[in-house]
Amino acid sequence: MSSLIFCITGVALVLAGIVFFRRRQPLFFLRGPIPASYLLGHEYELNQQADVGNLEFAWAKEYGPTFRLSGCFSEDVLMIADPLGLQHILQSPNYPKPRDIRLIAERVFGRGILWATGEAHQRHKRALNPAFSPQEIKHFVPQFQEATEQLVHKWHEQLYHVDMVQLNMAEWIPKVTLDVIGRSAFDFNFGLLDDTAQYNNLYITMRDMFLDSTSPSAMTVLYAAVRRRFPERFGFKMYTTKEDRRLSSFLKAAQDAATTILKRKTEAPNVSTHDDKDILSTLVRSAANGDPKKRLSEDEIVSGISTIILAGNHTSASTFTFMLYELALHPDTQARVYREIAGLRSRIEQGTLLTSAHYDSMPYFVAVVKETLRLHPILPTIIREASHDDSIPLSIALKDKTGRSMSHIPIFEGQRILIPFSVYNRLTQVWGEDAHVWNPDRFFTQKKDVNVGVYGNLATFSGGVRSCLGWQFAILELQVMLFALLESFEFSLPPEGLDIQRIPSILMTPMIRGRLELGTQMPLYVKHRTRGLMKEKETDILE
Ligand code: HEM
Repeated sequence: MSSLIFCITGVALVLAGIVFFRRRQPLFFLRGPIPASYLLGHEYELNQQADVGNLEFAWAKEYGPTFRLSGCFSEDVLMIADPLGLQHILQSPNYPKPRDIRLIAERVFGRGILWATGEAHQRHKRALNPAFSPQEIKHFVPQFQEATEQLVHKWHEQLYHVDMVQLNMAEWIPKVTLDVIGRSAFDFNFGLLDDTAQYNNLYITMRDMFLDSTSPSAMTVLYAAVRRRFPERFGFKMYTTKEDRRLSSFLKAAQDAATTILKRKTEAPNVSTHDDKDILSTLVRSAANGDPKKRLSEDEIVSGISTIILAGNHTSASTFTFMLYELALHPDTQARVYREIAGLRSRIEQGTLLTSAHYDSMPYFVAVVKETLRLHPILPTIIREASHDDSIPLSIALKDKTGRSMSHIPIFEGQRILIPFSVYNRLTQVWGEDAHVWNPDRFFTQKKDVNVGVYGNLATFSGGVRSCLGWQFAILELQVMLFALLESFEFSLPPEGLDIQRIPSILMTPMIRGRLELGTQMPLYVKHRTRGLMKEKETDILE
């Protein structure tokens, strides 16, 4: 019986797709790969590829950074990683998130800033902006340092009886970043590193939340494609997938935590230990704003808190996890960063509290953070839709099907556009012939033609009107963690090696090739720093 229902559903999906999806082929003039299947286009293979970017890198090599792909039912999709094209799209309000992407955002975060558009988006942004100014973020440094010190302490305990220990970074680092967010944004202790662990459930839900977003079946891909074409009134919300249910379970856990945080704040408004420009105080104040254009409702504040909990945790944690992987893969880089850290320590008085200026004063250290963000953009692709007809300018001219050179692409309203940050971040035209290789030194020589994004000419934090609000927060957090952990520990690969797969999901997820059943993994060897390196450091300082 169930297989009959399955077949009927499948046929219904296909017919619905064909009837409602069939449209012109507005990008017929562009070159691009031929899809293996009319029904699935490239959507299934993009989601199934072994490592994020494998297919896109190969296509960009063949067709250049701008080409035509097929969505389900052979809908034309534009894939664009051209620097000027990206700048044009990201800076313009005429390329909003499509409805299906907003529905996912709603399912994960509620109706917060990542879901909102137009006036509502501006209201959320206005409410949050004051807490994310560079001056305010600098005040968070002590909280970042405290949370990281707790991790250092925990690892010292693990190393009390042994010289070296294998630890899963994908499990440890999110504990720090969640505690960092709790302390700095909400003056709240999630207690993940001090064994009070009241919020273990939130941590576990968050750690596993994208597991059902990896390797979707062909049926799930088709269902998603049909669902995004139908208005909400068709009742698709009733038919949820495994992924929908898992994402909703995060929303529930995050909203429970957010409600507790908000209640604690409103019942004891003076409990904050730092001044009232922290993220929570800023959000709460917005509820009392007399101007409806600036006021957030209580539900919007709860969504705001849930958004910051996830957007500010998983992203930084995964990026840092990949940074430790690169440092373990490149011991020479690790030693060079450590020498800068030790050099700084030797120049400042003992007991000096480090500030953001100290971290920024180490050029190679800063370049390592940038190179990690370049090679491993944790949100590898975003999706947009043209709300108006337009013409997108290109900095890297492309050849159309007839061999004619084009410097602009005409776009019709409704055009779906994939923006692969992973491809832009590795364009040889921007980053040089070694764009696929780990090389922090590139940031000392790189020339800038078009400035994409908000930091280091990288697309990783997006750009323009919907760029990441927390990018300065993230950079400082990554710097604090890198300094504290490298000062105390050395990281290396297990003796048998470690082949990490960058699994496509909503956020790129690290797993061990051939051992996917273990879930999110980054097992590295950790030991105390040795005297040998201290000697190297002294020599380096003398140089
Ligand atoms: C390495 C770490 C991070 C990366 C790579 C990153 C990346 C991004 C990207 C690509 C977007 C745009 C998403 C889209 O257009 O769909 C975004 C949006 C956002 N991020 Fe981040 N993010 C990071 C850390 C953070 C942190 C630490 C916070 C807060 C504490 C944060 C808060 C936000 C918010 C609120 C938005 C929504 C902005 C808007 O829609 O106007 N992010 N982030």
